[in-house]
Amino acid sequence: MNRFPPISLIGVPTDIGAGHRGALMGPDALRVADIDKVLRARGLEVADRGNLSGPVNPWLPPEDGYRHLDGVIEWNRLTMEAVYAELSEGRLPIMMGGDHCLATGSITAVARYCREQGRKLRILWLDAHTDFNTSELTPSGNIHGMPVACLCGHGPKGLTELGGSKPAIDPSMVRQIGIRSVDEGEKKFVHEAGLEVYDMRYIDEFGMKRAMEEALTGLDKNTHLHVSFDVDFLDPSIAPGVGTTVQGGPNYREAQLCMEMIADTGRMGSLDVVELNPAYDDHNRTAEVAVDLVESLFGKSTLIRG
Ligand SMILES: NC(=[NH2+])NCCC[C@H](N)C(=O)O
Ligand SMILES: [Mn+2]
Repeated sequence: MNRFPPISLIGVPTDIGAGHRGALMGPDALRVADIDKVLRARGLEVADRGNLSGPVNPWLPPEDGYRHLDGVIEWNRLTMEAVYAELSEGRLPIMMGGDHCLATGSITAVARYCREQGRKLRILWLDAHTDFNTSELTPSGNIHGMPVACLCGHGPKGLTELGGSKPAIDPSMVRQIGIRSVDEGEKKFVHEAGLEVYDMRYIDEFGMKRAMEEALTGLDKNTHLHVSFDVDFLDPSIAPGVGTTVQGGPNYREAQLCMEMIADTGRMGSLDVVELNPAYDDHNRTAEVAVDLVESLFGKSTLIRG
């Protein structure tokens, strides 16, 4: 028996916001790793909606602090519409990226849906990076380093006002876990905004259990939990297939515990799986570990005690 609504897989094959090419192959790598079959085997109803189709990545240098801003906006508009449509039908969207810039569209849709339904929103941002850069702060111009800032209202109009009202979310809705790479100016901005961050130092000192207990406090029956899972959250020893690897991430067991504790809440209503880059992977093992962890988000448990 599962307690999840029917699932819709939405492929968003682009690397338009990234600094390395290849994340556009992410959706198919997840399919090759049987994401649909694994979820169906858990008794879930799964529809694969196929891939969205947006502008090609022109691979140009940044302009005024943004690389490919127009293309990023277009992909996010498409993502927002697709995610919103699935939520409106009472379904649970899994957005298969693609790079993490797409979380702007995905979470803008989730936030709009929650506002309309009078539901509270909690966002778990599982990532090595805070992705809280702006055009002034960014060292790269890559917009996949900016989605949290855009969602909180800091960024170009086309991204901060995607959903009509600005800001899409309040920083108090966000909990970031696994963080270990933050640019200097970005760090200051994260503190000013008051984001709640469980960085790797916190996880080293207090453990994943305590980090997740705290990140999940205050949820109630009316809370929609959105999980934005950047695969670079994981230690590169288990997940080499990403563009921006950072040493010292959660190991397999810590990641499992994180996902199982999310599943235990029964509140997850939408999910992003992003930054999987098959061009950097080894025999699709990163896609496989990502699918394995997604399975845990949907209730696969290593718990054998009663
Ligand atoms: N979603 C990601 N992989 N983000 C990486 C961002 C890296 C760096 N902080 C930048 O802004 O360029
Ligand atoms: Mn990210």
